[in-house]
Amino acid sequence: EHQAAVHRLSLTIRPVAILVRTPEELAICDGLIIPGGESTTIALLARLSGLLDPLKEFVKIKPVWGTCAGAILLAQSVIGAKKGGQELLQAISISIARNGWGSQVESFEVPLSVEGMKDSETPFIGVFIRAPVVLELSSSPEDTPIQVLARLPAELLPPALSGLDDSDPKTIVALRQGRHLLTTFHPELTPDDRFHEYFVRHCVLSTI
Ligand SMILES: NC(=O)CC[C@H](N)C(=O)O
Repeated sequence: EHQAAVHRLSLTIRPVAILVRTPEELAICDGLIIPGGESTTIALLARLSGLLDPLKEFVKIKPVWGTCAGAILLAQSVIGAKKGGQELLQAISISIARNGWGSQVESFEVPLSVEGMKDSETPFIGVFIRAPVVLELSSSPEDTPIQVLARLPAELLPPALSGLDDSDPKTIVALRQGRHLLTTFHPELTPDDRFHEYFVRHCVLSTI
């Protein structure tokens, strides 16, 4: 779905999206999208295919966007990892909780207003499927500042988080830290390609 979305973009430079399964394929990329799925399994498969260490090096120099499980992999630390722990790429200085909104049946869709997005008056429909919850943003002055792009509106918080203050980090569902992008939901499951355009335009093309 991510690949199809990138190929639908009409930009002057037409990006080519390939599926990355080997270190050789990763080596030719200018940016990477880590999709949703199951973060422990993604990390395990990355290790088995010899991609884990190349990925750790990749995030140090190139832009990466993580959606849902991909967002967990990009975090500095995770709460609720499976027994045996969880490999992380630690590209973005946040801590995150797996399945923080509840189980599969608590999946939901919410219209989001997104900072800096094209046609920002049109809400972006966030599809949340066993999504992670951002717990904390790093406050270290050495870190590149984190820019919050979207929050769940207080009145639309799911029951697990109702009553939260608007400024609570748990309401953050999209953010950017330097060249990296993170969404706890799945933009690739909607026909709206604005997040893909944002990543390609502002995170990838601006760094090559
Ligand atoms: N939709 C998703 O990517 C779910 C993520 C999954 N809950 C995990 O912990 O990795």
